[in-house]
Amino acid sequence: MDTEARPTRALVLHPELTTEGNRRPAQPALEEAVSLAVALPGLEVCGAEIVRLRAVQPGTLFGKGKLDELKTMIHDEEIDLVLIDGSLSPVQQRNLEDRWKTKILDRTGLILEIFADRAATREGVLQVELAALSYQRTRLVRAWTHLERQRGGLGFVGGPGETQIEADRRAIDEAITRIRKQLERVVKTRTLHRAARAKVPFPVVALVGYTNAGKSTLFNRLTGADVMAKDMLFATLDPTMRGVTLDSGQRIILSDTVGFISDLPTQLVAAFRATLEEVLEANLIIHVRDISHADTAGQAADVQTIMSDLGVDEDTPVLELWNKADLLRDEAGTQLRTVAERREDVCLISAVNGEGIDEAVHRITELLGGLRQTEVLTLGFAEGKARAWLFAQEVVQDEQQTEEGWTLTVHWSSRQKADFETAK
Ligand SMILES: Nc1nc2c(ncn2[C@@H]2O[C@H](COP(=O)(O)OP(=O)(O)OP(=O)(O)O)[C@@H](O)[C@H]2O)c(=O)[nH]1
Ligand SMILES: [Mg+2]
Repeated sequence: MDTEARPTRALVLHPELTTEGNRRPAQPALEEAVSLAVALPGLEVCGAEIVRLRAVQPGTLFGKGKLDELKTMIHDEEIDLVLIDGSLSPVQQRNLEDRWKTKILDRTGLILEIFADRAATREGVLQVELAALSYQRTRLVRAWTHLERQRGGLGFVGGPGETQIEADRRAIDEAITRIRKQLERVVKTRTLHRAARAKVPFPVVALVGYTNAGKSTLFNRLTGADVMAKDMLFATLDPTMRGVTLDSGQRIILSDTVGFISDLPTQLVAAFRATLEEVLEANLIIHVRDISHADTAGQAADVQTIMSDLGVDEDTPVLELWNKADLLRDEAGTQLRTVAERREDVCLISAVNGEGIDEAVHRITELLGGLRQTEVLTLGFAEGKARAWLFAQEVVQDEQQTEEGWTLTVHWSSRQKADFETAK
């Protein structure tokens, strides 16, 4: 066997604090952590385990007994990398690396690695770099005592160690400033493109959802495009937008974006804000959910949290598409179908076999038809009937009389606009 081409042997550990009310069920969380590991090229997952903890050991996370037990396993299985599905302090990371003689990555570190691997556009690369630097910077700060000791200082303020950290921190800050500037330039160009697009009077519909929910598959089905849709976490990183005429005749600009995940590193959310501007400014948000997933409710809650962190306008209408209906077992399927039928803001679909798509398109069209926009109309004196119609609909915000008639500012829905065309 060619030892050089040997993949990195990884062990995935999901620490579960038994004292905490379980925020996320452990089994699907562990499965997700394994999927994250698999999403990084060159890794072979050789083991995955839920580690129940009664308390967190500040220095090592795990207690003595567990540490030794895992050490034996790591040695026997020839593990090169241990992925800890949680956050580690720099001190914990260092101690575990020393004790187990392996590389350690925590959840944020792993997600950053995946993003770094996926980034394809200039903007994507810069955003990931920015996030990684911000992450490193916080670790430098927190690693203070540890680095101090390593460099032989005594931990007094102003000691040699601190000077070194100050220097490291300054170097990171300079790099952050440099990348921010580059990013601003890239974003400015894109904003110009978007401004050009804004002149196109089609509403923007943004697909959002947990990673692997099926956003790209749906995007491809609706647009006939061929963006990568794969059973792999974070298959999509860079946003894609495409103009499309839905089967209902409604024209929209559809955007596919990066998927969300629980405990998404804050540095990444911040760095990707620009990319996600399409979502922030969308006329309609489609929340794609994998309804067959064991923790679908938890995933939906995480998506909502991230959306409000990003500052998505609460007035933006949201349509939930419960995807992967084809994977539901009979009773579960019947039950969910009943719930979906009762709820106006939900459609049950399968992006793979097309079930429910017509209904979803119908709902999208209806929702967009109900959206209001402001327009200025000019009416001649002969059009008094049309003017009266507008007032009766209570859509007039402002009116000015001119020599030929009236100039009216109206705030109305596309449906009212269409009715007006027939009524006048
Ligand atoms: N059975 C089934 N599988 C689906 C359906 N929709 C998507 N998938 C599968 O789910 C996996 C993920 O699909 P993607 O479209 O890449 O998901 P995504 O939401 O774009 O994921 P990210 O880009 O990683 O955020 C792929 O293997 C798809 O084939 C569906 O309706 N039914
Ligand atoms: Mg995708």
